[in-house]
Amino acid sequence: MSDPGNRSVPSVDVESGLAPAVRPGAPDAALISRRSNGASSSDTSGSNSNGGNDAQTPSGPAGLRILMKDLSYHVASNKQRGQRAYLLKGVSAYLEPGQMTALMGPSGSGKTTLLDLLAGRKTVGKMEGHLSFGGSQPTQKFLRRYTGYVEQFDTLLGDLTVREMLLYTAELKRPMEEPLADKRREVDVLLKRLALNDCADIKIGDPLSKGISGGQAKRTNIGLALISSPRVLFLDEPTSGLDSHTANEVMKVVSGLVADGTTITATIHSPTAAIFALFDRVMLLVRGQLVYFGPQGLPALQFAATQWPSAAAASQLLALHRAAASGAVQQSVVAAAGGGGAGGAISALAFNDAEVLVETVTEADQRGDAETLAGIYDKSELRKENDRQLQLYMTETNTSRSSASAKTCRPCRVARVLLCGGGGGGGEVARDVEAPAGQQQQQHQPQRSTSSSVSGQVAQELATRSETVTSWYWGLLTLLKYRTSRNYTNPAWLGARIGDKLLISLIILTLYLGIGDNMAPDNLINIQSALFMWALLPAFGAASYVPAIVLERRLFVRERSDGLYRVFTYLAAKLVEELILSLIITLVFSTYVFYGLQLRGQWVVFWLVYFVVLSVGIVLAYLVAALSPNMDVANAALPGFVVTLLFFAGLLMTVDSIPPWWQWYSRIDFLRYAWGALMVNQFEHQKVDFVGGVSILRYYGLEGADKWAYLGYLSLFWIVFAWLALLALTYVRHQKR
Ligand SMILES: Nc1ncnc2c1ncn2[C@@H]1O[C@H](COP(=O)(O)OP(=O)(O)OP(=O)(O)O)[C@@H](O)[C@H]1O
Repeated sequence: MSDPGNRSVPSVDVESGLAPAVRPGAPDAALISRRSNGASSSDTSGSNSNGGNDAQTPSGPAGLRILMKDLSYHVASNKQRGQRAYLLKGVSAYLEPGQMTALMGPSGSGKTTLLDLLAGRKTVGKMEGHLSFGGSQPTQKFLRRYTGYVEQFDTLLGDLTVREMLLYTAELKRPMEEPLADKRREVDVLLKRLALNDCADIKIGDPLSKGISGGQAKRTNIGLALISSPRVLFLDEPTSGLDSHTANEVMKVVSGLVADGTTITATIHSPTAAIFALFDRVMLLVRGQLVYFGPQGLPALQFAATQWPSAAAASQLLALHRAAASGAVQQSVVAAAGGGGAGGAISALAFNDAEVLVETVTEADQRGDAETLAGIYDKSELRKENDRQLQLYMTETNTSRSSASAKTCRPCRVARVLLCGGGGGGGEVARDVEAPAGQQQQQHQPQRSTSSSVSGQVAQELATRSETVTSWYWGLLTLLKYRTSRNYTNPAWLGARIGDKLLISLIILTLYLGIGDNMAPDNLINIQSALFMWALLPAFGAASYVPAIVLERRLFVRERSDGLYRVFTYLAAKLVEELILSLIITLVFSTYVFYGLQLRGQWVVFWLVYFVVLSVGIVLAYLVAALSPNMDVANAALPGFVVTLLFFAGLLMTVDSIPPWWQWYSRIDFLRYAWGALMVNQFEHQKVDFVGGVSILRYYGLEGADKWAYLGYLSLFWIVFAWLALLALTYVRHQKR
């Protein structure tokens, strides 16, 4: 693998928007900053008060600075035909390495849209404007390999334990060269960091057989995104569905990653005060437009109170914050906050920050003032400041591209990033409630750095030509190791594949016992019927392979988007898993049926036809499943298609009698070749009359047919359906986002 997958020893290039992997002292600085920012100390001093930093910090890579300028995104409107719907309009902002940015706003304001756009997960629509990661336009391959995305809904493998789930992802997402022992160690570090040790060896489970709790599942999901030490982490509603305690714990763990320099962005609805205080910056969206981008906490409230119309709540809260910060917490303030003492009051006041901001813009939006708010922000000093900073970063990027980067010693670079506020909010004095207004103003000057050169390693990553870290065969082996091994010991999984075939083979055995060597004309019809059922039933049995694709579609889409494997690898693993099992069961069933019925011809042909038809049925099921939007459609489509094949297989109507306009369908009916091969195998050396002195093979148009050629044709169907299934899995998207 020429692509550098191994980033356990991170490069350091702070000026380019790359934060150092480990910044000495950063956690403390971040913690102090957070405490001074309105959150009660108890918020950050629990058992995991430093976000899990007491656990060994896995060596992580530097983060990347993300720049957005006039970013717009539109899709075909679902309200007005032929019109465009702009879901994002002219968003300009920057996301810093080593910082957490909250994407907030009313429901439907475009938070997830923006997150998906940044993460390259949009499958429809068109983006306009500038978007760069570390100075380069990110490719989807880069985003899949080097960024982490925590989806709002959990997509985990219920049969694996939490530890196995993380190790499975580590094997697919970390370099192949890394020894398994090292991967296990990384998993152990993550388990500790995410406070998952207690449930590490518990099966994840599913809605029907409950395993781990919702909070543990959420943390496991976050662990999956972190296992590859991504430079950038996106989280979509990471606290949804969690109680406030668990939500706080989860977000503390996430915030601990800023110490690694990771660039973190999360959409978040109504964070608790403790969670809101963990963020460095806020992007507030209303109807796809930015109405505030800046530090969270006091500056945000100040902006709302002084700039927005009807923002009385923000003004009141601001006044209360100031009173609390100055120590002059009066009785009335405490009462207003509903707390029992000064500490309780401050905590309660802080609790309202995020809510007040979102409530205020939601009300404004409902009044039809979204444009007004966007206009206010556009004309504000804050916007100008943000634009100046953005411009500076963009210019630096361009300059560094055209000139050799100035080398800076590591301590200087580390110092600079801390001063620039590029890490953990250490330098974000504007958030400090006690900082004098003048000082705040000074601190808001554009942050200057001297070079934006992108380290060679990052440049290589940005230019990666592979969407996965590991090769296809490694992916295949890993899928077999973790997923197939579980399926093979899962009675429900095995039952769905073996049960119907066992039942039908036993019925055929007992119903047609010993009829195979009786060539009396009136018995021939029984033999041909038994052979027809033998050829047909594995095709009908293909229905049991549909859920494997349809029901795990969300998992497949997520794992593919995460760059765990290619579509080919996924399909190959599924086929190997099914074909090995099919090989075993067809060998057993065809043996007792062939000899039990005392059939003529070669057993190997009898078995091969059964095995190949079953294999064709499996890839056909995959094709139908990949094309169908859901189980209902797939369940109707597959048997419907197989029934059409019955008419043209040659038994219900002889091939010669099929009208010319249906002959083409008869030629592409794989059952015709399956049954034909069985008939030839049985009767090719039997000179028996069937109807009016005509041999049975001649009657059915099979005289002179070559059973091996028929088997060859049958195999061609397997190749064609497998190829079509691969294309359908790759290109047919049922999840539009
Ligand atoms: N094709 C379309 N035509 C018109 N509007 C659309 C279309 N697709 C999405 N939208 C709208 O775009 C908006 C953005 O949705 P998005 O999921 O990004 O919002 P959100 O802020 O994340 O909301 P929530 O907090 O509820 O998840 C929504 O109001 C949605 O109705």
